[in-house]
Amino acid sequence: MALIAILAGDGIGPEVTAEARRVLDALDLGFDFEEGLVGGAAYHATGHPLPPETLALAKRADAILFGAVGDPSCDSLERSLRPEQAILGLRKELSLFANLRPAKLFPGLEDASALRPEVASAIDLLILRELNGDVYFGEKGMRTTASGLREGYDIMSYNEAEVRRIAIAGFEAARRRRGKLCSVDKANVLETSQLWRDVVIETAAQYPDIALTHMYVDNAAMQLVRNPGQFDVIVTGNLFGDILSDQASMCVGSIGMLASASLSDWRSTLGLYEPIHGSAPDIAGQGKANPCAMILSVAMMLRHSLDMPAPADRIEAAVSAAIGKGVRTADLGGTHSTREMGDAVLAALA
Ligand SMILES: NC(=O)C1=CN([C@@H]2O[C@H](COP(=O)(O)OP(=O)(O)OC[C@H]3O[C@@H](n4cnc5c(N)ncnc54)[C@H](O)[C@@H]3O)[C@@H](O)[C@H]2O)C=CC1
Ligand SMILES: CC(C)CC(=O)C(=O)O
Ligand SMILES: [Mg+2]
Repeated sequence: MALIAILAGDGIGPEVTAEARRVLDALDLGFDFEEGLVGGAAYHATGHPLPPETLALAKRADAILFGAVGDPSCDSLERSLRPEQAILGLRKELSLFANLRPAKLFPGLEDASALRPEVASAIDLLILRELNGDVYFGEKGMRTTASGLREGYDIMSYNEAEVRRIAIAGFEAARRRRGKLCSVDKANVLETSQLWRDVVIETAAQYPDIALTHMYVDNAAMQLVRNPGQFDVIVTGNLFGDILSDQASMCVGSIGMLASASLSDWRSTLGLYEPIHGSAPDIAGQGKANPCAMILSVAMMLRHSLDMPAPADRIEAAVSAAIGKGVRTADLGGTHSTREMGDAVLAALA
């Protein structure tokens, strides 16, 4: 029987995870579930945001459902103890380097998009974000300059093996979609990006069927709102992918709609599934959070880790039906609560 690790975390993490769990319970697919402490909740209970028991649970699970971490009361802790280190640690420890963040407009959400309806409705893209390298994992610190000024630094780097494996994942993803791959970098300024671009071009030799283009990240941010329909798969680094995917979420209505899968290989079955948003402390505990991103993450989990495409399709259809009926949390311009949105998805599943 497959084991699902449930790591709900902080803020709205437990609220949206509860709705995802209700969907899984309704589907009754015969999984074992085990919950683990993570993030600020784990720090407050155990003194560490990623306790060894949680890491061990994640390693022995078949898939991990992750809510969100982040707790303002932890913001002045030394960095290694902050909640965010838990998700960074899980991604690194499990070698989850390929982060799939699909963005597509659900019919009915045209008005929620920050873009004009005819621009928004053309969106069907996948941001493939590298997750194990870049400036997030480089040497960092605070030092004092010769003139006595405080200086913070974070080293940005990628080696060619790291770029090659995410490039391969990008080409493979494009092959399974519409055959277009856009590699986003800042090669006009950064050596890290120059290597990225060189290795993506080298890798392209094995994928003559894929139409490869390159775009600087500043232009990509602009093109995402000017003409997002031009994109199929975007492959990019950790930092650029983090930023561009939050932006893409508003192009399709809300950050509360975007799910993600973090995989260790494009063929691997182990995965961590989480909404792209964080713990949203500004709305936590108020029943306002949109649970759709978390529920759609369950669908990604069933498809990628558990080889269950049929219930995955059912979940996506149920979310679409709930949206189609006009059920909307506040981020989508409505007044329904987290629970009511979950209820609507459950009703559409039945
Ligand atoms: N993977 C993770 O666990 C992530 C954790 N974080 C952490 O979360 C904390 C808050 O970070 P923020 O920058 O505020 O990003 P955030 O994604 O938590 O929130 C940004 C804005 O979007 C809204 N929002 C987010 N998810 C929503 C949902 N499901 N429904 C309705 N509205 C939603 C929030 O209310 C807020 O106004 C920080 O501690 C940050 O480090 C941020 C991003 C990812
Ligand atoms: C909390 C950060 C480490 C990551 C983030 O913003 C994200 O994964 O989207
Ligand atoms: Mg982010």
